[in-house]
Amino acid sequence: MTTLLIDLGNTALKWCTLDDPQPRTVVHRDRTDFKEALYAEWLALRPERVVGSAVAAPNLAFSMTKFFNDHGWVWEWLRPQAVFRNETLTLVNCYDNPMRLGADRWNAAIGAVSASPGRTLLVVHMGTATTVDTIVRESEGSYRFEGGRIAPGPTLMLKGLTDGIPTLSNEMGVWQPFPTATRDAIATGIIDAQVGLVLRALDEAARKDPNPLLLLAGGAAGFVAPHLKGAIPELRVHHNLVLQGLAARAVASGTETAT
Ligand SMILES: Nc1ncnc2c1ncn2[C@@H]1O[C@H](COP(=O)(O)OP(=O)(O)OP(=O)(O)O)[C@@H](O)[C@H]1O
Ligand SMILES: CC(C)(CO)[C@@H](O)C(=O)NCCC(=O)O
Repeated sequence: MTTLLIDLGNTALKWCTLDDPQPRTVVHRDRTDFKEALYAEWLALRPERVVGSAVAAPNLAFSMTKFFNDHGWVWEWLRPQAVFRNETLTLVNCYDNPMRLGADRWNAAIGAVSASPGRTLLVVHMGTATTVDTIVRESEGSYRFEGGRIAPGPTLMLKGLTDGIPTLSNEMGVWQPFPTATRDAIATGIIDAQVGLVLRALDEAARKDPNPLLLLAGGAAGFVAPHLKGAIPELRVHHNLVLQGLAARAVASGTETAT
């Protein structure tokens, strides 16, 4: 049986199947012309089940759900949970209201612990938004999603700056220790803001566990990673954590604790 996994993010839609985890990406923002080709690809796979995570584009999610119904595919948009449990791990969601946590952050947390077990993790997703989430390892196989930070991603920071101050040029330059041109001043400000956000969270995580591992993902990860590497030697760029989390949940269905 083919299971289709779908990560519907703010900018991009990523998908794969349970048997073939190689992800395909479609940038959906401001576009609708991709649907026909995408649906044709999915039809060719003849999935019987669809497991997704959606935080954006409700109209697109609705249209996809209708498409799944039309073809009799069983579908689930997986929401956050109070606890995820499978054969090897238990992850507790410490959000005040666990259901208010973004589905992408929760599914990525499950993907992160599945991919890098045995460690306290700082999971950083630099996409439209930057999120920095701490997952503490409590004991063998037992983890807590302790909470995290949400900030604009680099592109949104640039947009916020130039929307608010139209006289500024919206060019991104390069990082400089002492920027002497506007575009470099903006690039340096944005990169340092992203780096600072991660380092602050890492400091706090290190109070809970002295040796956290940083996992970095998202479309803007490559833009910031070189500036984090000096400060954080143990940094792994690890994309598609949401899809990995969906795979873990799809496999665990029936045994996981859905609360
Ligand atoms: N080289 C780059 N430098 C800076 N930003 C980039 C770069 N490449 C992509 N981005 C930004 O990354 C974002 C897309 O990230 P991603 O592919 O993680 O999308 P996503 O999965 O939809 O994530 P999100 O749900 O946060 O949007 C866009 O805002 C895009 O402008
Ligand atoms: C923060 C974003 C936008 C990141 O994609 C998403 O996870 C979301 O809409 N979250 C809901 C709010 C929260 O996680 O607290």
